[in-house]
Amino acid sequence: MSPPDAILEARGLTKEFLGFVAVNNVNLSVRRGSIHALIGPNGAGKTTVFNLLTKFLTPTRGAIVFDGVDVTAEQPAAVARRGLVRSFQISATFPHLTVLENVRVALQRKAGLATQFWRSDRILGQLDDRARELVAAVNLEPYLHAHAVDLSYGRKRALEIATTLALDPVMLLLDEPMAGMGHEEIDRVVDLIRAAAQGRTVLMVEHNLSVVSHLCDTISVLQRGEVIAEGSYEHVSADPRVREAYMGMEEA
Ligand SMILES: Nc1ncnc2c1ncn2[C@@H]1O[C@H](COP(=O)(O)OP(=O)(O)OP(=O)(O)O)[C@@H](O)[C@H]1O
Repeated sequence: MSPPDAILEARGLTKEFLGFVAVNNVNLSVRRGSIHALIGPNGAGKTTVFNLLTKFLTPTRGAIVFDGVDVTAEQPAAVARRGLVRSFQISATFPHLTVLENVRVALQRKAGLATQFWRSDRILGQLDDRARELVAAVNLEPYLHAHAVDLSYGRKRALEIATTLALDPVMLLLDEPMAGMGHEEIDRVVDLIRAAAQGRTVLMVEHNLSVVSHLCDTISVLQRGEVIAEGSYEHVSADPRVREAYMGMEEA
């Protein structure tokens, strides 16, 4: 049975690579409306879990349930249509299109998934208004006509958030959103994620424990492919197994 407020669940999720067990019997329950982090030392299996949840990898065993539906056998595009959308793939934006054009293309994609009517001028005009709203929402208005390739790293991430929000996701999966960023950019992206999480659920793989402690409601700690602790930052950071597994916990 699912907890009534669980939006995404992994049940007994296992992934073996040629006999090597990268993810071992992982049970996860992500509460609707929460910001949930997946943390753990290098090689713990975070990226593999992330790729399993987004259907980029097929589990050896176990099930994935999204919004009450078993999606284990579905393709990535099918789960994306259900509203489970991954972001922070730099390739998801087109470097030589402008910020506005990138967001418009994402909106066209979304509209194209449901209907083909976006081709009409009236619908294209509506998409433009929505695109400008999304650009404003991630504070990229001054860069409306800048090419994506010319944006700073943090602003590229902001653009990715805008293109992801264009798909109107129910749940966002973010893979190391702060990777490669300086302090100021991190603060800006933390604010953006908090804003993007309004009315949605977020699951993120993140190395930066300070970010996790400030942003996330629930934290699952992976070690050698297994969940060793789960709960609030205070709860997991006090767990002796976590402290042992996760050197540097005390830095946050
Ligand atoms: N395609 C693959 N083939 C074989 N082994 C793999 C494959 N992908 C991952 N692994 C192994 O599975 C284990 C978990 O890797 P994974 O990338 O999921 O860890 P991670 O927690 O994301 O690590 P990091 O923090 O370093 O990104 C590692 O030992 C890795 O070498």
